[in-house]
Amino acid sequence: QAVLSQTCPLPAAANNHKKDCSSSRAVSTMAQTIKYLGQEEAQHIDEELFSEYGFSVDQLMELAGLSCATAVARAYPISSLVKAKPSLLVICGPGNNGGDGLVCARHLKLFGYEPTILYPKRPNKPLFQGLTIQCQKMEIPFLTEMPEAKLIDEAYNLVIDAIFGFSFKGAVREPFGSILDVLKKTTSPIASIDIPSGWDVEQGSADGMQPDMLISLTAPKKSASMFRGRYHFLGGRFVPPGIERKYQLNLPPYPDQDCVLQL
Ligand SMILES: NC(=O)C1=CN([C@@H]2O[C@H](COP(=O)(O)OP(=O)(O)OC[C@H]3O[C@@H](n4cnc5c(N)ncnc54)[C@H](OP(=O)(O)O)[C@@H]3O)[C@@H](O)[C@H]2O)[C@@H](O)CC1
Ligand SMILES: [K+]
Repeated sequence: QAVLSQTCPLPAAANNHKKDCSSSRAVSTMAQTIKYLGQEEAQHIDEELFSEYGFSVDQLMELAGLSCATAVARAYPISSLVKAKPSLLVICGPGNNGGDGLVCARHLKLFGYEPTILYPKRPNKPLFQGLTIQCQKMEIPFLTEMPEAKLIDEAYNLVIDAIFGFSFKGAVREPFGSILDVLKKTTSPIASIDIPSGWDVEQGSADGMQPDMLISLTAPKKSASMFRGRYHFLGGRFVPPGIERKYQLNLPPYPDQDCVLQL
């Protein structure tokens, strides 16, 4: 800890986006202050943002997805990618976490990456239909089925996991069980949005997938304390002070005008 505070002081580390601070060390320092949310608490905050604070879902989803794309670009700049093309696979689930993934893919395309989307279960709602059309008009290809692990490793620099977020519960149902089984076999790094999919929101999962990156939205959830990957970012810079006080979030200050903060 003493060494950490000399080499990676906070919040200066966040200001400098230091890549030499390992995420696990930084998180252990941040954990003294920042709150890790339980599942119900995360859902209550979500509901309050819409009911009492006047936000709409698409508004916050746009900010969340932009945060995720920004964090991915910080951790995996195009110049650092190992394959000839800046290819990414974005896997989107049936809820709002999947919506964040669609927004994230659209911004990553604007940032110069070449995302491909797998979106196997699409809700029949205007919000998700609109986000899908936007991605198609951005000329982002959609896959019709999950590729095998070997093919993913050959074709994609990174997989973005936007399958489940804080409302995930119980045993994984198909087609997502098979998709998560493939992800456990891939060696391409995985960046998970809000929760590593398949993990219990509070308890994590000892034999689940182990993402290289986690982007916690609003505030980390309890399972984030089990994250062992290299990059843990906080995103979703939209929390009003009343919410922060009521839930004692103790969010660290975001640097300057940035929409993400490396923990
Ligand atoms: N305030 C914030 O911080 C903001 C949060 N945002 C984002 O929203 C996310 C939360 O979104 P959410 O509430 O829609 O739920 P989410 O986790 O995407 O999944 C629910 C879907 O999964 C399914 N499903 C569940 N369990 C399953 C199982 N065992 N096996 C299979 N399927 C299962 C279930 O499907 P169904 O029950 O209908 O079959 C349902 O459709 C949050 O993590 C963050 O990313 C931002 O967009 C905006 C601001
Ligand atoms: K996820």
